[in-house]
Amino acid sequence: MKKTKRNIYLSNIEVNEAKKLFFNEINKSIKDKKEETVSVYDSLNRISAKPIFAEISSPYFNASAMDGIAVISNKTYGADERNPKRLKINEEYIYIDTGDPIKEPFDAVIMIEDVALVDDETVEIIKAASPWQHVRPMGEDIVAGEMIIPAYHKVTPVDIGAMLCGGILDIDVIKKPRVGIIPTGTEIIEPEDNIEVGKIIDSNSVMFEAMVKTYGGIPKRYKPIPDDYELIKEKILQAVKENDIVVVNAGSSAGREDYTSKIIKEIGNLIVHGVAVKPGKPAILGNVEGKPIVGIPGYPVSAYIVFETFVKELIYKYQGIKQEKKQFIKGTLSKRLMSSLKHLEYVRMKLGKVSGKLVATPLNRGAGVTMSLVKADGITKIPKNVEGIEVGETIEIELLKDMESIENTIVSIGSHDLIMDILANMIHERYHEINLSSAHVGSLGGVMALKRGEAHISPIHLLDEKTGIYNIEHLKKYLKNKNISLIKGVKRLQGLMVKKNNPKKISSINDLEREDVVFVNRQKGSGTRILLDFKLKELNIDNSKVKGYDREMTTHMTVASAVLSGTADVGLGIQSSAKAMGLDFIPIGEEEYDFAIISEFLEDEKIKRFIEILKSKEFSVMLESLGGYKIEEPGRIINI
Ligand SMILES: Nc1nc2c(c(=O)[nH]1)N[C@H]1C(S)=C(S)[C@@H](COP(=O)(O)OP(=O)(O)OC[C@H]3O[C@@H](n4cnc5c(N)ncnc54)[C@H](O)[C@@H]3O)O[C@H]1N2
Ligand code: MOO
Repeated sequence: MKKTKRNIYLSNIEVNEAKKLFFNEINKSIKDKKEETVSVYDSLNRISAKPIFAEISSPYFNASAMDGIAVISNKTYGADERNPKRLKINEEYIYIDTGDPIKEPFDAVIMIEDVALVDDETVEIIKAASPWQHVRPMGEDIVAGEMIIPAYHKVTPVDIGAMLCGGILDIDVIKKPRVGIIPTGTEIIEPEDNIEVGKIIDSNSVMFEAMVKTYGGIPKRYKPIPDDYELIKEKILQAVKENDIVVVNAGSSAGREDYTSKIIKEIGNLIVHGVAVKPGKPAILGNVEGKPIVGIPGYPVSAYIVFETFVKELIYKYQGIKQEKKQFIKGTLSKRLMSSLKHLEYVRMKLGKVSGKLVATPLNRGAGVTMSLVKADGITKIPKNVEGIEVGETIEIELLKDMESIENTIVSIGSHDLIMDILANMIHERYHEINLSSAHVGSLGGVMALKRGEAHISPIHLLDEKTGIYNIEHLKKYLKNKNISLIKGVKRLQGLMVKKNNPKKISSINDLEREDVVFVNRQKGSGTRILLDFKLKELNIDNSKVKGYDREMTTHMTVASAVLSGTADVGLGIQSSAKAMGLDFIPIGEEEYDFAIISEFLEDEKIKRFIEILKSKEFSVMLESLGGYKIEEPGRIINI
């Protein structure tokens, strides 16, 4: 068998050290000033290469500042209320409008409101005009030769106006850096191609294109290149010729076909391969023919972070501009975070303000979970050599959204249901300023979050085994000392989700014991898990007999996905999730999915809107179309 050589040992250089090595080597190629001339019309957001000096003055002539009459000031002297003065048209005054030139012998303007008409040719004034009153002198705004903007200045809309007034039509600007983007991987397809198992949609390079544009560069995205050493090498050489900066996506790690670093070593200088940052470890920094080249890991979150860390700075440096200052805020961590000692780790965070406290909940940390970036309000960095951060500790967070939208967010922590996304959309559609953010930690996890004062509401479905009553008993038990209410939500059908046409002929919970049946579970503390354990106990089934009992998912949809993809035969979940994934559904029972709330939040305007949505016709119509739900009195409040 042919032996394939892999790059097993990557370095683990800290980000700042990696930047130093990289920028030291490529600084010269970035600093060589590259300029071009553009029309002022097209200069918005461009960076001026030189200072711009006005060629003409503005106003270009002495101009009237008011509508009225132009007069010769010394002919008006002596006028007052007791001795009004009469002036003769064309000799002592002319009519003039704002912006009109003042011509000799006139040297002042009297506003029309202060002029009394005597006849067609005569006016009377009761106040003398001082020389140049109500006249905008030539050059009042801009004097010819004056600097309008300095070099290395980002052109704004008002700069454009001022340049045009100063007689400037063209401007020398820093050339936008051209950034070549090469996606690699035999499995990579264009977003519009047909998807099939094993194929990966090239989302990264389109994301890079948008990032390049945002930061002021010109992207050039090449078609995906298969994992072939020579083809990738050829494309990199072409891209180096056609661009100022080159990024190569994927093929950065230790796979058999991860060629990028080897190619850079062959045709240029490999400066760094492996950075102590997570996600993003296998990042590659190099230089080919004097042009910077960055190898970006394939996982989308890693890709985003490596691009933000290295390529953004390159694009900015190339244009001679500084990165904008990041905004940081302190928050309370709501979920324990463990981290590796080897890397600086970027954790995406959901933020919300509950009773004046900024609560930070970590989102999914997988490098492939793009949605963690979509949902993130901020990012916290766990430094290298820190093992973890405990619940309740204060952490520093880089803000990605504005504080106002975070303050207008209803923080929901608890059980998962599809209706949470629907409610989030409905409330935001109706009240654009309000957001609803949901963290899915299971019903009990939600109750604990309420107890710690970290959530406004907590969706729960907790069955009391003794009374058969949902939710109320658990709240009485766990939140004894709090003033708590329950907002009624929906009744929903729980059942077994199985593949279409039920190939394993599963019909009840009893089948979970079967040798040939693999189950997928929900996490401890989730209402669905409590329901399962209750049913197993009722039927005297030992959970060690259920294959897959220890494999835990945190949402109904991820359970449904596991069944659809075939890693499990069956999972317990709600009918709407089974329907959304095209699975068959065997009902087990109906449960009550309600919202626990600290009673004082019922006065909060956001919560009032939330209840209004629960009671709305729109919401009940939506439930109807989802299937598997019933409502009786949504939005009814029960004091506990
Ligand atoms: N044995 C080891 N395996 C891996 C290591 C390691 O150190 N040892 N590192 C892991 C880490 S960390 C990362 S990050 C990835 C980096 O992978 P590559 O850069 O080599 O990329 P691929 O393996 O080709 O792809 C990985 C993954 O990325 C997604 N992808 C790729 N291209 C695109 C694209 N254009 N658009 C969207 N998504 C893309 C896709 O999910 C691929 O499966 O390696 C680990 N492995
Ligand atoms: O470094 Mo990888 O990017 O952790 O996922």
